[in-house]
Formats: sequence, structure tokens, C-alpha cells
Amino acid sequence: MSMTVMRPAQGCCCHFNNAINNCFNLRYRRTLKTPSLAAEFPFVAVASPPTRLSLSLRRRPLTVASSSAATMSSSPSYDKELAAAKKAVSLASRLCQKVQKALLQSDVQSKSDKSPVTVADYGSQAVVSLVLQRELPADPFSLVAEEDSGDLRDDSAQDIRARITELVNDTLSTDESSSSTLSVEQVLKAIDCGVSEGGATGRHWVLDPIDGTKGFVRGDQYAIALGLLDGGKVVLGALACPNLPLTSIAEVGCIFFAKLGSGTYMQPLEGGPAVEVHVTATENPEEASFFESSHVLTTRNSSQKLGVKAPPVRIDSQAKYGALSRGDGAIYMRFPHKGYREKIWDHAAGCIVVTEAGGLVTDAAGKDLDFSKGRFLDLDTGIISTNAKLMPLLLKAVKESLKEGESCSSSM
Ligand SMILES: Nc1ncnc2c1ncn2[C@@H]1O[C@H](COP(=O)(O)O)[C@@H](OP(=O)(O)O)[C@H]1O
Ligand SMILES: [Mg+2]
Repeated sequence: MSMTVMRPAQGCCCHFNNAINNCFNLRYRRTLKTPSLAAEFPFVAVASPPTRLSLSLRRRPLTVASSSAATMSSSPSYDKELAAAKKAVSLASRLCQKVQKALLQSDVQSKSDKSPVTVADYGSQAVVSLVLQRELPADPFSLVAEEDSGDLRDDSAQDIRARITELVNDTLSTDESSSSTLSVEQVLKAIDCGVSEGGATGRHWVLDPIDGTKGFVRGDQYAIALGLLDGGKVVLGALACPNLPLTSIAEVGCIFFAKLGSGTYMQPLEGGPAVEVHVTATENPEEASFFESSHVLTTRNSSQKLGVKAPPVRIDSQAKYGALSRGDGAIYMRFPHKGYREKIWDHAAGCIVVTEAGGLVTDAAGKDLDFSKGRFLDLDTGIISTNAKLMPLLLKAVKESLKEGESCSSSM
């Protein structure tokens, strides 16, 4: 099946860009609570006939492929791994959506009560671990992931263990290949598979079971991010963004997936045709909108030096990489406080999703991210991402800013 995706005009004025940014900020926030926001964005195109998708604000035609065509045109290796990864993050998303919905509907939930996010974090990790092992039984299994079951084994965590186990069993029962009901111990063991150190040799799955926990708790953006390292390189990624609008604000929930050398595709989380996506082709910094974390604030100086006029679009999690890969914005900058060590699960899936869509992801020195050094990224200050045309300008602006001493952003 072939379709046309509309991309935004490249020559729009800064004023328009500011409007876009403001709308993006709204569009990416609280999609779960206020799906009716669609009415507020008349320029956000809604896909009407099933054979034609319109990506909001885009004018450049793109190649679009159904998921089967996408698979056929890709390289033969890692096909089954990608299929397993997509299934794993999709099922984990279901678990997270269930917990988030209950969390947001609960009037009595105290803001300081971390248990819903804890339950979803562990549950998501267990589901991904179990699905990967079940789908790829012949492969040695190594998982580098954020959580371990240490705290859950405490006597006081009995209820939470039971709740996680129930959620994992409920979620897996929605998949036809699931058979037996798992015990608490089996679920804890699945979580503990995530202790791998990764490294430069062999294959290692890299998982953030809920990236953007702050966004998750607020009802905003979060992601289930899964990548596969082979020989220290990210060779595939599946990035589920349950609250990210798809083609219109009314349709929420996307999965981005990419395999080395095969491009990046976006698909509705609930299933449907996959669309090949590309980063924006804009060359003009004045037209560029940029993303930053909701709580790791980027240096203003760099964007000002670059000539970016639009205010930053703040969203949580690697949903930023997904949005960048489909050209929603042009730049992502991340400058954590001095001494902060970036973890590989916060960037592995997002990185390949952007690079396969034609973008670049580097540290502040312009070096590719190195995922071969274990659980942490070994990098120069910060992470920046944009298209190939803007990257030299962005690197120059960042270097000048760093030289002037504005090396660190504030963390909220
Ligand atoms: N002060 C800080 N500086 C940099 N990164 C931080 C941070 N505090 C938390 N993080 C990381 O940033 C991730 C969220 O990314 P973002 O800021 O883009 O939403 C968090 O992932 P989790 O939410 O999985 O813990 C966490 O790993
Ligand atoms: Mg994270």
C-alpha cells in the first residue's frame, strides 16, 4: 500500500513557528486527560480516508509503507528481533496505560505516593523481559534495564509484588501466544534479567521500561524504549509513546521502530499501517523549533547563538526523539548538570529512531554516542540532535556557549 504524508511548509515565518511551538507544547501535554484539544488546532490535519495519512503541519511528500512492506524492504537480519521488540513494547504499553488511567482517575491518590509508577515500571520491565525470552527462545538473553527486584523482595512490598504479578499476567493474557499464569517469583526473576552490564561484544537488549516517569505521573508524555546492541552498536529500536499524538490530536499512541540501514517507521500503537518518517530538511535555524526535557533545561545561549527564534517545546522522555524523527521539531538539546552520567537506556532506542530517519545524534564535541561502554554513556558534555544541515551550525553554537562558561543547565 502506498500513501502520501503531508509535511509542514519549509518556508514558514518565525511568527508562525512560534505559534507552532506553543501549540506543540500544548499538543504534547496531557493528551490523556484532554483528547478534545483537537478542536483547538485547526491546522492539525486529521486522516480521513484510510489510505491517506496526513502528518500535521507537513507539506513534503513522504514514502509510506504498510508494516508488511516495511518489513519486506528491510535487510534480512534482525527481522525477528524487531518483531519481538515491537510486540514487547506494545504489550508493556498496555500495562502502563492501564496504570496511568487508574492513577489519573484516582481522586485519593497522594502526589507523594510513588506506588503507581513503581508498579508500572516493574510491570513493564517484566513484560518486556518475558516477551523477548518467549519470542526468541533460541537466542542467549542479555538485558540492560533500569530496574531490579531488590526493593520488591522486602517484606513490606508484599502487596505491590502481588499487584505487579496480577498486572503482568493480565497483560500477557491479552496475547494469544501466552499460556500459563506466572507466579510472583517468576515475575521477579524476569525483572532481574535486566542486570546485564552490556558492553562491546555480543547482543544486549537495552530497556527503559518507563522513560519519563515525571511525565507519566502528570498524565503527559512517557515512552517504553527498547533497543538492541550488537557489538556495541544499536542495531534496532522500538519506541512506544502511548500519549504521543499520531496524525492528529484525536489519535493518540505511536510506536516508532528502526533497524540499521532500513529507515524509521511510525505506526499506531493499536495497530495499522506503518509510515516511513524523516527528520525535517530545514536548513534555516530561524525556522527551527527545538525540543528539550521538561526538567533538564537546555542552555538558552546555544539556541540564541544559533538564531533559533521559537521557544523550546518541552516534553518528557524519548518521545522527543520520536517527534524529531518525524520532523515535528528540528533540534533536541540536553545539557544535564555537571557530573550527571547519562544511562544507555535513556537514549539507545531514540538514537537509532532519529539516525535512521536521517538525523544525527552526537555529544557536544560532535562525537557519535558510544553505547559499548556498559550501562552508562561515556560522553563529552551534553547530547544534541538535529539534521545533517543544521548540525555544523548547532555544534559551533554549542561550542561557543560552552567556551563562554554556560556549560550547565539547571535541573528542575
Ligand atoms: N537531573 C537530571 N539530569 C539529566 N537526566 C536526568 C536527570 N534526572 C533524571 N534524568 C533522566 O532523564 C530521564 C527522563 O528524560 P527527560 O528529561 O528527557 O524526560 C529520566 O528517565 P526516567 O524517567 O526513566 O527515570 C532519568 O534517567
Ligand atoms: Mg529514562
